[in-house]
Amino acid sequence: MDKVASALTIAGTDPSGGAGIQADLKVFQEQQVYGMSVITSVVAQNTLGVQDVQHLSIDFIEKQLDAVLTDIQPQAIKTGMIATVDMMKLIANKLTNSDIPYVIDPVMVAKSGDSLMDETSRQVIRNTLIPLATVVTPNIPEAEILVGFEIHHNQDAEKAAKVIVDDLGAKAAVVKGGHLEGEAVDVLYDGVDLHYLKVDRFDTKHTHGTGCTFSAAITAELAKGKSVKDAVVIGKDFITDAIQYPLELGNGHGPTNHWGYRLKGLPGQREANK
Ligand SMILES: Nc1ncnc2c1ncn2[C@@H]1O[C@H](COP(=O)(O)OP(=O)(O)OP(=O)(O)O)[C@@H](O)[C@H]1O
Ligand SMILES: Cc1ncc(CO)c(N)n1
Repeated sequence: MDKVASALTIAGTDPSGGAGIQADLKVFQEQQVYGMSVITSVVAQNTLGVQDVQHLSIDFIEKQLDAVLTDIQPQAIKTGMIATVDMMKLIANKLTNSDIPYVIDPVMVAKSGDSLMDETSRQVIRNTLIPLATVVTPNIPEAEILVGFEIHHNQDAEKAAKVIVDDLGAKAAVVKGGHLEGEAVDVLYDGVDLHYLKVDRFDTKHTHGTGCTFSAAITAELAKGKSVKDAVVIGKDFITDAIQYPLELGNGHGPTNHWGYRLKGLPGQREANK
């Protein structure tokens, strides 16, 4: 039997369990991928918002990275909340020349509107980390900052996905339409083709950690050796089910249901199971 697939998330924490490292590890587990984590920032947050943040020192983040990477080799890596330029430089340094698939969720602002990345870093991520990415998964406001123009409809999202790949150097980009009106359409550009991932929008306030959950599911599938397109399609199924079956927790934007797909069948096999 093949050795089990493992994945590493490098991100901030969410003690309320719906986003960040906690969400990523839950998703890896659900996808039967062995999950590992390096914490960049400890965040006091819940479904209502972010109360406070403490960044770990660069030295200590490096120790965590070395502890994992010198022992258990992940088959895919994801970064989420990387709040400072120094953190970005450290991670870029560790991942340059690596051929491990690397998913960047360029987390800048939480659903509550609280900032998770400083202003300078929002500009610097473009040149440090994005060129190393196998897939980048910005939401609309994040994509606007990366590409420098406004996104109002799907054609703008297509253009943004192409700029992220053709000009900024990522291998693929998924510009997520969660913040646009109408259907929840995400645009995937893999350097060759544009693909559209469409689902009907659920009328729900339980969307805390949707981006983390989606990108973690993509990472897990890449760790299993799936192509970018297949990993994104399965990730979209996973997040759709997680939003469709909310847990009704918390007093604000509640978490998604990380085992929602079990209520429908395995991710990627929903059609086959019908
Ligand atoms: N109400 C909804 N119904 C269906 N799909 C949704 C809904 N909201 C978001 N999505 C989907 O969830 C995924 C995550 O998108 P979104 O734009 O919400 O990420 P995000 O803003 O990065 O999330 P967060 O910052 O809270 O982690 C996308 O595939 C998007 O289309
Ligand atoms: C740590 C962390 N990463 C990402 C998000 C975005 O949902 C969040 N709220 N918290």
